[in-house]
Amino acid sequence: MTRQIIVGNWKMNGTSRDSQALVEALLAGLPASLPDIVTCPPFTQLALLADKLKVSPIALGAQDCHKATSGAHTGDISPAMLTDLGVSYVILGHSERRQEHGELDETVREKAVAAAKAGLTPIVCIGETEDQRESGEHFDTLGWQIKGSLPDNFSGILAYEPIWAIGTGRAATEDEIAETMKFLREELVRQFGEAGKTLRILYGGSVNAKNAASILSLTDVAGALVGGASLNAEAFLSIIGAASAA
Ligand SMILES: O=C[C@H](O)COP(=O)(O)O
Repeated sequence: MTRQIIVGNWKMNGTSRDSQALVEALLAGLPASLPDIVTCPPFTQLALLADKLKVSPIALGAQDCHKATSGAHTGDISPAMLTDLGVSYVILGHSERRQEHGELDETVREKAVAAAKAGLTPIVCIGETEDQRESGEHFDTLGWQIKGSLPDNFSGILAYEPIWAIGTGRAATEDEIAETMKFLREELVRQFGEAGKTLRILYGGSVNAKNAASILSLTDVAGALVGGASLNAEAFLSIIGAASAA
């Protein structure tokens, strides 16, 4: 069985003091048997945490990157800048970036290509709105997002995050997740052939200490992308514990 992967997305949270305290509490509480663990702080905390996590089982991820290696892109960060700091993963196409920064599937795909070229593992997010689910358009939406956002020869990680479940405390039900995972696997196989059978798919959206074990035990769920609960050491450690047991 492949090891699960638990990714903590801190989003726009964390001063130096908060970040150090959180990481120290995580390192002190890690169980003996571990899943893959990735923590994605804001850009401003990456250098500090790169140093603290250098010899630890927690890998470092970023929350976005630009598609170019360098150049006139005010406010942006390139994949090369991330690898230079020791970052190994990057979240791309999160719904908050799609909504707040107008990122399109094509942008996400270009970023995924650039990230992989630089040696980063892209974690590409897709997910439907509540309206799309209620009107039965969710599978069409997800299918288009897969086609548009994942580059040829994609070997990163896909994260399924129903937008209506993010930060709401209302995770998708086990049936909804199971049915969607089945659909996503079929789409990945359709798009990537044999390679699509082993691409890892994460679930994200209100994963917490209570629901993690049941979500992580579902077929094709290779781990979780955790937002709010990753800011609380106790909760994130419980999710890590659930992944070790899954
Ligand atoms: O990247 C993480 C997801 O947006 C999930 O966030 P959440 O766990 O706070 O719902």
